[in-house]
Amino acid sequence: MKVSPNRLQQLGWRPFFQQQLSLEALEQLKPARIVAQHRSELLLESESGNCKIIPPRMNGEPLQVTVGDWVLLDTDHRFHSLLQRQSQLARKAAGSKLEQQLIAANIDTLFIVSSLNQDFKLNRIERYLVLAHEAQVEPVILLTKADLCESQDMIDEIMQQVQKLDTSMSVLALNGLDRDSLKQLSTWTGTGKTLGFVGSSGVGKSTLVNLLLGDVVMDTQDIREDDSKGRHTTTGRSLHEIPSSELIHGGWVMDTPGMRELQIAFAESGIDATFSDITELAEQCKFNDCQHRNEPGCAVLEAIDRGDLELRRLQSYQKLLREEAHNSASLAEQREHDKSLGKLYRSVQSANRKNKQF
Ligand SMILES: Nc1nc2c(ncn2[C@@H]2O[C@H](COP(=O)(O)OP(=O)(O)OP(=O)(O)O)[C@@H](O)[C@H]2O)c(=O)[nH]1
Ligand SMILES: [Zn+2]
Repeated sequence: MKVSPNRLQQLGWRPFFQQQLSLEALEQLKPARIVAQHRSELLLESESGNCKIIPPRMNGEPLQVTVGDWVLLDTDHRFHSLLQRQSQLARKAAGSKLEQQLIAANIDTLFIVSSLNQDFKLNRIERYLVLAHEAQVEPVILLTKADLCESQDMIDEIMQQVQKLDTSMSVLALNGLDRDSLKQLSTWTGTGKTLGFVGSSGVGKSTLVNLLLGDVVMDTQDIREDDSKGRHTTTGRSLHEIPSSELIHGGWVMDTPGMRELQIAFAESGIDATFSDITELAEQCKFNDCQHRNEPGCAVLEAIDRGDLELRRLQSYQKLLREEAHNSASLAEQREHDKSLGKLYRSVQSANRKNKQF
């Protein structure tokens, strides 16, 4: 007899989370998943339905939580604790802000979307691969707008180029406007599975999300809240449940607005994992600290000369390393700076007072 999954399993509950709880805790506390995040409240789903809580604080500081997180609630539906994440996506906050921003937690698959007909760039896919590897999430490449391509040869050629970035990853070409494409995505859906989408503007992310969600209107789960000027704004990210159909059996889609462009920080291991071909070659370089620019005995440059490695790939690796180092250093500095800011203010105030005395 087939046992139908319970609501917790449908929400993505699994042994990884269960084993963080003692039997006693399991009796007294209730697990709930954050399905939407807003400035002033979090929307949670649990076995017994949904509820709202105010963003939790720990030791007087706001606790960093994000959509997809699992939390424990006490019997009065109050926040008790945050469970350890199986995966977490983070980036440097957009613009010039020096902050690391949590984007989503506990995603199983990150669909990296790129369109076959416009502005196709391997470098951009590599950037998203770094994000996925750093987050410990399986990346899957979706090449959209296959229907607009001139020929199957052209599709095959691009698919091969992408596959060369990592022979073990899945690369699909599809038409987001065709319902049959759901069949291709069904490998990554199913009870409790959580999917995220990233990619540039216009590549077809929303089209695929809508395809998965069927007739469910994206807006329905969004909570509207007043911003400081009294306007209604839809804010934050949210998880949407995929309705089961003959092609798809449940799962969740993370709606991540603002995930079109990203800057990376604190992603060294993600870069290493994405460019493992280069880091493996680098072990053979004559110098331990070889920068692979013009050093003698550089195994990476030799591989390029032999035609085993593309120069484009080395340049993409070096660019991401530079960006990572720059952003991480700035963020680390900012943290130090924040700490000493109080001190600075006090010394400026005291200097001002002294100046006034003259
Ligand atoms: N022919 C064709 N058109 C597509 C396909 N996927 C998306 N489109 C169209 O491309 C346009 C952009 O698609 P969206 O889904 O809005 O792209 P997006 O990635 O969500 O864009 P942003 O919201 O700006 O990030 C829309 O007009 C879609 O109808 C596809 O596979 N084939
Ligand atoms: Zn080298």
